[in-house]
Amino acid sequence: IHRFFPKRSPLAHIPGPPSSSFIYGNLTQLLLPHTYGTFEFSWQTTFGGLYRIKGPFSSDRLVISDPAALKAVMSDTQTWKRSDQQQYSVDMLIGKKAVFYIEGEEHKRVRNVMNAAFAPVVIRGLPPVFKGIAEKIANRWEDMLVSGAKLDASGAMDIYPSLHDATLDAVGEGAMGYEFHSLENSDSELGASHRNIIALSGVRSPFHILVDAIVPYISPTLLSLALKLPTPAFKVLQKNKELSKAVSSELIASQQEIVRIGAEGRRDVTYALVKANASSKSGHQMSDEEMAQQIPSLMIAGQDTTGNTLSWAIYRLASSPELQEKIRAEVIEACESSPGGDISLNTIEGMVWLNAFLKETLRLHPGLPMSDRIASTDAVIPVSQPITTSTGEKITEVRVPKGTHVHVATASANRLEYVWGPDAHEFKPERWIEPSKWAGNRSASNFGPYANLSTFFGGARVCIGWRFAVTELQILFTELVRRFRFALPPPETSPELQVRMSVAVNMIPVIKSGKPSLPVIVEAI
Ligand code: HEM
Repeated sequence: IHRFFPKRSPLAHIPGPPSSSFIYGNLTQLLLPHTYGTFEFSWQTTFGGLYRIKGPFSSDRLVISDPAALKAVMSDTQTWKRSDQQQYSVDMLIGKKAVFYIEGEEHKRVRNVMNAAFAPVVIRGLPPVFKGIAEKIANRWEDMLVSGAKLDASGAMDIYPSLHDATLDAVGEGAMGYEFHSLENSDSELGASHRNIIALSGVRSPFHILVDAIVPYISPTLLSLALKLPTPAFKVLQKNKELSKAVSSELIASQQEIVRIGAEGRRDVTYALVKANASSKSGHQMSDEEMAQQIPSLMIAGQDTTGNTLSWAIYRLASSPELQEKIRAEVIEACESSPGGDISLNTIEGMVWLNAFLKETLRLHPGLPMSDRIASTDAVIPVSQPITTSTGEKITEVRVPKGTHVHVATASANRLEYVWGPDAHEFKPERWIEPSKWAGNRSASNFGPYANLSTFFGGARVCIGWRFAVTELQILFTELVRRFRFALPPPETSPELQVRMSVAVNMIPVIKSGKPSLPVIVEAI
């Protein structure tokens, strides 16, 4: 009872919004707003990069986006753990050896081998895979244009499914060494099962908030019995776990054979993983079971995130005709001066507007806008900007008791006005190009591995696939801009097709009905 209703909260002096409900606290506002960020971004403007909110049953939680706070929490994995419910979901979906699940020395050892598999030299071998995928998207859209797959009189078609099929094929071929053939409409069993998992993770309701709040208080025995109940959702998870285990074990075994006989393998991440593992010192290697659990981890972490980011990039492009022409001009110029019109990765990396545009998309539409961490001991969180407490005291660190639940708000961090400037909420790719006093500020508060963004997080659990994702986005985006022109359906004639930001786990474009969609008028060039 005292854990649910603490007598006096040690965080009571930290400013924050008033609670909107005794049962849910502020969590429906934070996690289930109609448009993502409605409350979160305005709380940040009012209270800064660390504030208190109410969790279920009047408990206190913190929301952090301040760079010093993010660094402290994300680099100390001994103190700051994933929540029980995150761990249970990973175990049910993949297993206890998945990179998301493991901690401490075990995580360090597994990441060491995995980091080698994601080294720049491996990623730089992937452009032909991504170019092949861009070609298949183009073929599909050309067919759709001919068959008239239009949503309404504006002529818009929903390209969200194609972009998601593309990123499933990309993670399949580039990371797993597996061909889903999603873009060719011949889904494998694993592909179909993965779609069911994504659909499951796309549902979030007040009920889920309550379940998450209650899980830490249920005895592990009772919980493991409850998790064996044959509910439809648990059956989907169970089936996916079995399928991905069978496929992954086969993929690992065949790559091990290639490495053993010294044959030249395919240039995917799994091949690099098996090779890196074979050359690791004994005691540092991963077991076959460990390796097999990393394959579905890559599929879960790398598909939906990249698919949504690519969708947001096309959405932003369709919203900004002038920028679209500017980027297209850059792409066409590069194409004309490239042998056979085949633009190399080096050339793409040198395109100023295209890269600024993608960085700005990653800034305002981070695939995973929020995560959670729980203090496993009493801890201190520093902040780079002082906080004025309810008693008028100015503090630069906050003492938190063991068990404190922290929402790591990376979407907010990417919009922090004292880091990005007063126009932080605007989509302005020029901020990456024109000299600005805020550029120095950004690098001073750097936390993430790419462009000072928090999108891939930072610290010990920084996204391992960030280079993979950036390269994939650069290539697919370049090829699509070169071959198609995009426009949005006008709000006056197509009110049902207007897009807003919604979040379940990932940041998703949805239309008025709430369906994940990206209705865009596409014209072949
Ligand atoms: C734009 C696309 C992507 C975004 C925004 C993104 C974002 C993230 C974030 C925020 C985390 C940390 C989550 C946490 O600790 O709570 C993460 C972890 C991870 N990501 Fe990504 N990711 C993307 C693409 C990819 C790709 C393409 C792959 C692999 C092919 C990948 C593999 C992983 C893995 C394995 C982890 C777990 C790392 C660990 O716990 O040590 N991600 N990602």
